[in-house]
Amino acid sequence: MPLATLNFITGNKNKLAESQAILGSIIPLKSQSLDLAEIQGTIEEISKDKCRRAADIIGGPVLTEDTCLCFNALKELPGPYIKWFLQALGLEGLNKLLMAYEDKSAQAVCTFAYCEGPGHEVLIFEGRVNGKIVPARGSTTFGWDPIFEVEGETYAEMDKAKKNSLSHRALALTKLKDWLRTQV
Ligand SMILES: O=c1nc[nH]c2c1ncn2[C@H]1C[C@H](O)[C@@H](COP(=O)(O)OP(=O)(O)OP(=O)(O)O)O1
Ligand SMILES: [Mg+2]
Repeated sequence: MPLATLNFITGNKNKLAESQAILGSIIPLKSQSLDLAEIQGTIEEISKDKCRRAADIIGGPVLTEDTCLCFNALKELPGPYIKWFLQALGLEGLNKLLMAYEDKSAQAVCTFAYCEGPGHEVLIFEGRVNGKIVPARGSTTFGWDPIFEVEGETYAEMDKAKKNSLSHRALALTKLKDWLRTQV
């Protein structure tokens, strides 16, 4: 059955705006904000658990998203815990975490999860972008955008259209769109 809209459960307005801009008119996102607790574990375990709980609460189809920032020198930490690291340490503190290491490379990982409703399987769509952690440059409107550099520019220095053309979120949504096409 084709989906008329997707119920995107997120408390993050920037995620919602970027996702809707990337999906365009193909599929409208309806959004609800739920404060979902996030477990510890692998990216896939966390994403599936979050989506399953959202489906249980909503009682129907839901889309959720989890974003990770993985520092290669730190064996992919902070990873799914980046929200709390960013909140506690700030952009400068995140740079300082890597001072002991030569390797500043990092991966931005976006994982969308879709669940039809309570008791249904959770589908995962992941996008990953390689970059490096640098001292903050650019607008500070969205999370760690100012310290994640891809091909010479931080996400925060790019105009929105450019970020949305190459980001971890764009790559994940391409997979989601491909899957949606098979559902028609
Ligand atoms: O493209 C991005 N560029 C920069 N920063 C970003 C991006 N995407 C997420 N972020 C930040 C938000 C949060 O500090 C952490 C992910 O945590 P995460 O749990 O996935 O997001 P959240 O709690 O804000 O929203 P939600 O209600 O969907 O869980 O990285
Ligand atoms: Mg969250």
